[in-house]
Amino acid sequence: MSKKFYLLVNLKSGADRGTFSYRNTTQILENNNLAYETIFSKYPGYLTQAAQQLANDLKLNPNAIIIVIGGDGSLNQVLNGIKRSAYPQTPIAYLPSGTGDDFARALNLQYTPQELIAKLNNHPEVKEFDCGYYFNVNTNQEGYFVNNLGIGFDAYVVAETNNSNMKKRWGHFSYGINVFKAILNQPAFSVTVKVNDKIHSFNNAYLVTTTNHPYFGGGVPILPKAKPTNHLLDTIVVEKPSFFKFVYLFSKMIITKKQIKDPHFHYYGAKEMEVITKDLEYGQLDGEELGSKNFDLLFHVDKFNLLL
Ligand SMILES: Nc1ncnc2c1ncn2[C@@H]1O[C@H](COP(=O)(O)OP(=O)(O)OP(=O)(O)O)[C@@H](O)[C@H]1O
Repeated sequence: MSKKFYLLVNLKSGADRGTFSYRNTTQILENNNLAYETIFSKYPGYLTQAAQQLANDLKLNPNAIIIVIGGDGSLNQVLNGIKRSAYPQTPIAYLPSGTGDDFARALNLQYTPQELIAKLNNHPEVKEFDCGYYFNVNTNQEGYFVNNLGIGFDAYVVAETNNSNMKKRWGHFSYGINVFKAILNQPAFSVTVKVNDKIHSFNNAYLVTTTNHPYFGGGVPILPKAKPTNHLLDTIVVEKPSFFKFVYLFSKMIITKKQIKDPHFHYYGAKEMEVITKDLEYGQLDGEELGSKNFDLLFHVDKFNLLL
């Protein structure tokens, strides 16, 4: 039986990149007489419910191929929809078309739409990757992430970037511009990390991020040694240094792309952990704002199937 492609598309991703990728993809599918159906994201969050329904309808049909066209936020929504379905092992293919595209960067996904379609049509491979799961004890919210869940500095950058029109105008650089705003405005806060039966408390944290791979904020290598295949999550706590020291450490991290070994940086790798903040702080999940909350987060590493 011939294959059918199901495109889950966010035209709002990556300024015009989402639209460009979608047009390109449909052109290739049509030129090759391949059957397809498109589901457009109608509003923020739409792709979660759409992916859940689609996975339930497709029932792991091996001839049905789901492709996400969008950025990290769209991939996150589709992953969460698939995980909520009766078939959480449903594989998803991904055509990165966002602004930051941190997940694609971490996996070094470099194919063109043409190459992706040819591979998926001729010899698709299912590969298992890690993702993170969180449950906020304070709000009963839960979900999965492909990149990271961050509180503090990175969430401030995401909130500023998403709440301005900067992504449209400046694309990838909008994250960089807001880093400087965050350096000036993000206050320190208290955080406790419980991991491997040990409790680590900090009164002067600047960010606490639980990550599946090295990058956040459109390519900032917060933990170069993190891997989305090692069945571990990593939590990084950065204590607030002086302004000049922060600029120095941040620049060093970006230039050397090496793990920062400085007393202000603390790393914890494990299969599960708990992160608790006392005060209201901004959170970000795969580059999408979680709002300002008291977080008591139970994390564990989970997995999903990527079709390549
Ligand atoms: N129909 C829509 N109208 C307005 N916004 C939408 C619509 N559909 C999705 N969105 C929102 O678009 C935003 C951007 O999505 P996405 O993350 O895919 O791209 P990006 O932000 O450009 O890329 P990245 O996350 O990799 O930086 C998300 O917050 C998503 O909820």
